[in-house]
Amino acid sequence: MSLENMIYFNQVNFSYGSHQVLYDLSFSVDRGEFICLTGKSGCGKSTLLRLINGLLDRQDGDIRILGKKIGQWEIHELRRKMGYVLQEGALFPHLTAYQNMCYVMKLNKASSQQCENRISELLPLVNLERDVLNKFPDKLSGGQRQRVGIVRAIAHNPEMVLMDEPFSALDSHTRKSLQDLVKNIHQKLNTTFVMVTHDKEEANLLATRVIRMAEGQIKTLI
Ligand SMILES: Nc1ncnc2c1ncn2[C@@H]1O[C@H](COP(=O)(O)OP(=O)(O)OP(=O)(O)O)[C@@H](O)[C@H]1O
Repeated sequence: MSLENMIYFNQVNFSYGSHQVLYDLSFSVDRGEFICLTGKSGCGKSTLLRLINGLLDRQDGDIRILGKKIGQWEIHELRRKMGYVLQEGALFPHLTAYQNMCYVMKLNKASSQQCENRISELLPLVNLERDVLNKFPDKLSGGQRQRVGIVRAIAHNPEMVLMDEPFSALDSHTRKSLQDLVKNIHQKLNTTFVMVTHDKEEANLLATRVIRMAEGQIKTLI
């Protein structure tokens, strides 16, 4: 492990009140890796993701993101270096597909022209037609919503993309095509991915490294 890792955890403990969830957890992620985090329900996978993006405060141990101690990051700055894909896309319902896609780019002060160019570049990568752009999320299929969510996560060129069970609500055909799509995006953009999944096949297909968690610790690195 080195302090230059994209993500570095050293002997991290975390509890919700009196319920300890992570025990002395140490691991690191290098640039360009695709990590799949697996493990039984309740073992602490989502908690780990929330510690990476600063949504939760560690109570003990050392966490560094992009080489900088987590406590030294301005939290909004840290989050804008990341992209997120959650179950069902978790799109903003009051924004169109296009506005959702540009959301973080706008926060990063991109111009309208830069947004337009970037979205035009990414649409073919996620197999979306332009006619979805003006639709609101409730008028999109589950697969389309997740494709919009993926564009939103990568449009601002994040340092890393965090995904929490992104495909679990999709039918198997749509799930398969989105897995292929994410694999292709990882290879093309060489972005670092950390994805929580229950699905071992999915983990083996996508990951450059599978991490299995149990009882709040890392048990196996494959
Ligand atoms: N906000 C919270 N307050 C209190 N306890 C929580 C909270 N969030 C999670 N927990 C508990 O912490 C433990 C780990 O939860 P976490 O969501 O990290 O697990 P997980 O491995 O992601 O589970 P799943 O696969 O079911 O999503 C569980 O026992 C859960 O009940």
